[in-house]
Amino acid sequence: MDKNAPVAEPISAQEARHLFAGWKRIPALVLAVSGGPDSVALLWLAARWRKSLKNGPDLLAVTVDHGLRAAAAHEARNVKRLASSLGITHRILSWRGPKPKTGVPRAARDARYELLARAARSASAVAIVTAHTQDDQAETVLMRLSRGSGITGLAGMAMQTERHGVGLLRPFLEIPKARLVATLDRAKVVYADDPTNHDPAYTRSRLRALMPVLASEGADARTFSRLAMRLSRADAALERMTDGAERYLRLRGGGGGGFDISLFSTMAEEIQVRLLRRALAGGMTAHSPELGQIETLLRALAQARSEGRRFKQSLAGMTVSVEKERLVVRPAPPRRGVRPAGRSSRS
Ligand SMILES: Nc1ncnc2c1ncn2[C@@H]1O[C@H](COP(=O)(O)OP(=O)(O)OP(=O)(O)O)[C@@H](O)[C@H]1O
Repeated sequence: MDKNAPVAEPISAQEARHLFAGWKRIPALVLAVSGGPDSVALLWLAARWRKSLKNGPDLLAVTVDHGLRAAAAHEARNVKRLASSLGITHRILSWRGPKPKTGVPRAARDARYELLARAARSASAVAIVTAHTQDDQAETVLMRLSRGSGITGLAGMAMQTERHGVGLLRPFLEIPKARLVATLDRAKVVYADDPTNHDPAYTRSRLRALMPVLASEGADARTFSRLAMRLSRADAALERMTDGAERYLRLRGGGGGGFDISLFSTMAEEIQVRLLRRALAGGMTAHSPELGQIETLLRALAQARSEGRRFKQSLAGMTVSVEKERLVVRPAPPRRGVRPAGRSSRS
């Protein structure tokens, strides 16, 4: 721990009122509480806030036991005890069934959101609240940076989004984790420490360990989180421009499928990438392509056109071709013996 780091201030009741202000008229919410400091602070702060109101949402705390660590069941029971002392209903849900050999964190996360969304629906809750912090946002950006993500990925996590048809709220996205820990310490509330958070077998843990070094050079969690906010703003602007470009291409396209290739080629490259990504996603047949694959395809397309050659390539279960001066994207014919793949989420 950096001895020169400023002392973290606990979250005051007034600040919590501000953070949760948008929830007042929501009938019911699910709080996702793992038992770690961030989400225990969410539980404690939300309970205190709710108690201060005459009318407000019904809060249901949910802990998912992934069945991956022996201590998890005990930690879940501790959350239940805390929730009950705070007057909040709590449910423990288990991830059953076979676990994959690789990609466990991702599979666990998918299963967790599925279970949380199901709990939300059965409680008539319109949204799930998680306790993602500014530090989580920084790690997400760093992780995506190391994977070569573009603007959309580097925009990080959104404060408000949707998963499995249920809202997902992240009120602490601009709050440093240290402030949530300070809140619990002042309130003398105990929390669990998940050892997998420090396990170097996981990419996220290894990148997390780099954060203090980066911070000493000025690239701290706040810097990464500000970058995410700025890129999220740029991403939203580019999506609006892509909407406009799509409308323009359809209007000027003279009917029929696909885009007029000459008009498409005059668009800025970033807009071409987004148009193509949308067209590929529209097929619903395969996994989403990576940004680099779309860029490579567009380069090949430009090359073929400059050389006056025909163009036809497959990507993510779709065929992209130029036919009668139109760029056409359609599902690729199934390869023999290969069943169409399910779609996975975009990174
Ligand atoms: N076992 C769990 N049960 C309930 N909620 C959980 C559980 N694990 C994580 N969460 C919720 O998700 C938040 C983020 O947790 P964590 O950073 O460990 O997950 P992640 O997998 O990195 O998140 P994300 O799914 O968005 O990438 C927690 O603050 C908490 O609100």
